[in-house]
Amino acid sequence: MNFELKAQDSKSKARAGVLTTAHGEIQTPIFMPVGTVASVKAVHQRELKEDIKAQIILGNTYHLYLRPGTDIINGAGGLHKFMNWDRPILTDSGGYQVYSLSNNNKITEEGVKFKSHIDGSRHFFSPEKSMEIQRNIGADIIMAFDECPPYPSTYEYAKNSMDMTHRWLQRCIDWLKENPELYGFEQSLFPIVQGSTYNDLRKESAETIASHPCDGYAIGGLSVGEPHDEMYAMSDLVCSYLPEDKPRYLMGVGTPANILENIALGVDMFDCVMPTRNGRNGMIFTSEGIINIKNKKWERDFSPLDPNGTSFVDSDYSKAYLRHLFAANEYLGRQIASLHNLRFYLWLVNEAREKIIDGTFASWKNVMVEKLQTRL
Ligand SMILES: Nc1nc2c(CCNCC3CCCCC3)c3[nH]c(NCCc4ccccc4)nc3cc2c(=O)[nH]1
Repeated sequence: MNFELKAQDSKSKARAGVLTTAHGEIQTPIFMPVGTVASVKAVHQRELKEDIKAQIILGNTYHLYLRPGTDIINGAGGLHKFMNWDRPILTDSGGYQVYSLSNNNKITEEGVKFKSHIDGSRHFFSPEKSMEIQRNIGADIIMAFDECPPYPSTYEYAKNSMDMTHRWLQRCIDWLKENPELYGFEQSLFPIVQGSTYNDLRKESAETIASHPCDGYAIGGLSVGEPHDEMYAMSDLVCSYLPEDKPRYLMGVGTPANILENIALGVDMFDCVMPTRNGRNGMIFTSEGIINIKNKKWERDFSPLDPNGTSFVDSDYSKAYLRHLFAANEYLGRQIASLHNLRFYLWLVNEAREKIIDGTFASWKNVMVEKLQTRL
């Protein structure tokens, strides 16, 4: 894997770059659509490629391990073949999904015991188990097995959790050295910085994580309920300790405004379920602001969904029609909303990249952040 910086903004820490993987190039800054169970909900792979122009998608280790299971994915020759996606894939390590999905889990030094949210069966994730699962799924970028502490956490909890995440990282690295790739292409491990919202812990974690020579680095433990200015302060602090010449991935972020603010702080990669999850509830993101399509005000608005939109759905369908589909609980409504929102997120980060390259990012970002938060 190779990361090349193409441009850096003079008035912010924003960067434009190209990340080259075994399954193709990724222009950064980039937003990564979430394909939880080997599918980006309600969207075809063809639409992901041709309309949304997704360059990399996320798979979900926790879900894929529970269903269909790694032996079926392995039988298909890995997730790329199983879901017919020949571009890059990133998988998370599963720990966060256990913490956020299975309400019955127990964390020890060894790993995380949990009960499946599907059928209540008992399971156990350790750093080694997470690496074995991610080896079998075959994603191009795999995440270290970490603990994401809840927000707020006491200093003591955050420190103990961070230290364990650092010990778990070493176990991931050791296991990967002993167990080479299964499908003949490189899989890169991204370690994850923790430390909750404590400056000294964040500095310590960033320096520890950065001491491992990896192809990229992730910022974890944020977008877990902390105020946005805390998120930005931690993101800014951690980026200052991470290598300039490697991509930085801020996990689980976020709203369009969060993404632009973090690009300005030096973050290159983002993922969030928001465009699809909130899209399925009728929340439509546009360059002029946010539309709640279920609102009666759109009932007779026959104008295109988003006149500035760049997905085919933006010109094919009106606001009134989409509102009707949601009112009638028609599946097509969720498909249109998901497609539109994902395209909007990809458009936004591509716009940011172009502004960074032509040197106008900082002023453009300030104007955009205001507009993006307008309720239409
Ligand atoms: N390892 C790890 N993962 C984290 C994640 C999961 C990132 N998305 C993975 C993706 C894999 C495929 C399935 C979906 C998830 C986070 N997500 C958030 N906030 C989301 C906050 C949020 C925002 C909007 C709606 C719901 C939740 N904070 C996160 C912190 C961590 C972390 O420290 N360690």
